[in-house]
Amino acid sequence: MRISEPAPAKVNLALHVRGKLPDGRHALETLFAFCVDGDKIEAEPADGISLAVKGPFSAELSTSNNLVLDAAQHLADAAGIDNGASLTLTKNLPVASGIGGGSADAGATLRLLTRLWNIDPALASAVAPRLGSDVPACLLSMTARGVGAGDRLDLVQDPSIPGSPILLVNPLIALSTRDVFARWDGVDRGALGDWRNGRNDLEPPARALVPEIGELLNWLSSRDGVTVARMSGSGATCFALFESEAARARAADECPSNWWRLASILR
Ligand SMILES: C[C@](O)(CO)[C@H](O)COP(=O)(O)OP(=O)(O)OC[C@H]1O[C@@H](n2ccc(N)nc2=O)[C@H](O)[C@@H]1O
Ligand SMILES: Nc1ncnc2c1ncn2[C@@H]1O[C@H](COP(=O)(O)OP(=O)(O)OP(=O)(O)O)[C@@H](O)[C@H]1O
Repeated sequence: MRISEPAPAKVNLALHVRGKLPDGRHALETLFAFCVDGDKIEAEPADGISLAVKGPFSAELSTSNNLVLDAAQHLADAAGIDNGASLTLTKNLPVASGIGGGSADAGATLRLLTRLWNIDPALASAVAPRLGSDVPACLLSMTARGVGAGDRLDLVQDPSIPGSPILLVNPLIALSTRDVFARWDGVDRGALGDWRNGRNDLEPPARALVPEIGELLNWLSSRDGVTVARMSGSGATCFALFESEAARARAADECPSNWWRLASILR
């Protein structure tokens, strides 16, 4: 029996950095949303836990040091079982790109193995924060407001979000989340109210490391029919939301060929 789970791309519709936490991470206020597209994880029962990676970005990932394997091992340990799984990751999202690829894969692995091993879903929720700050949000993969390190979540019902046409673009330059946070200037610019009027406070430090982000944002904001254009997470992926799928399709057609792009819809 082979079962499969989508690992939706994560978008931070707004991300405000409010200060430092006692553990050295940063205090955030962010609105997480998810695309209908992303990576995919499949699993079959097996004796040990193993991983194969395929797809357009598979060459950039190791099969031994992978968040999918960490998620599987942490879940088996939490459940106190020695069940195995033969896992396959289809890597469609660029690595280290601010759209939660590794976190989305870890969240999807937790959902998938909860089904395969028929264990209590509360175990996945308990394990998620240990795998990364974005993993609890990716485990839910539903629109949510995150505070603390981004791992304390409240679901958000905003009827304007699901179904929104979105275009993601990336200059294919990997950016380390740790390096971007380390360059944040320490200034709290205020709370997250209406996300449409919000910001991504990691954009200036990310731009200092990858100046192409400025080009992506200028290009996205000057497309017809754009309602919001912003960077996601720690970058370098930027996104634009559009009034219509037709406007989004026109922008996707015009996208420079040296950028990665994903034309999608918010869940
Ligand atoms: C930028 C975001 O993607 C926004 O959703 C997340 O905050 C990052 O989440 P993530 O990739 O799951 O990050 P983690 O794997 O937990 O942490 C990577 C590194 O980012 C920094 N980090 C992460 C989250 C946070 N609230 N403050 C931080 O300072 C820390 O240096 C940490 O060592
Ligand atoms: N399954 C995986 N997919 C992507 N990266 C992984 C995976 N497993 C481990 N990694 C490692 O995690 C690092 C961060 O990659 P990831 O794609 O999760 O970053 P990101 O999209 O910037 O995430 P975020 O938006 O949560 O900051 C990479 O450098 C990579 O080596």
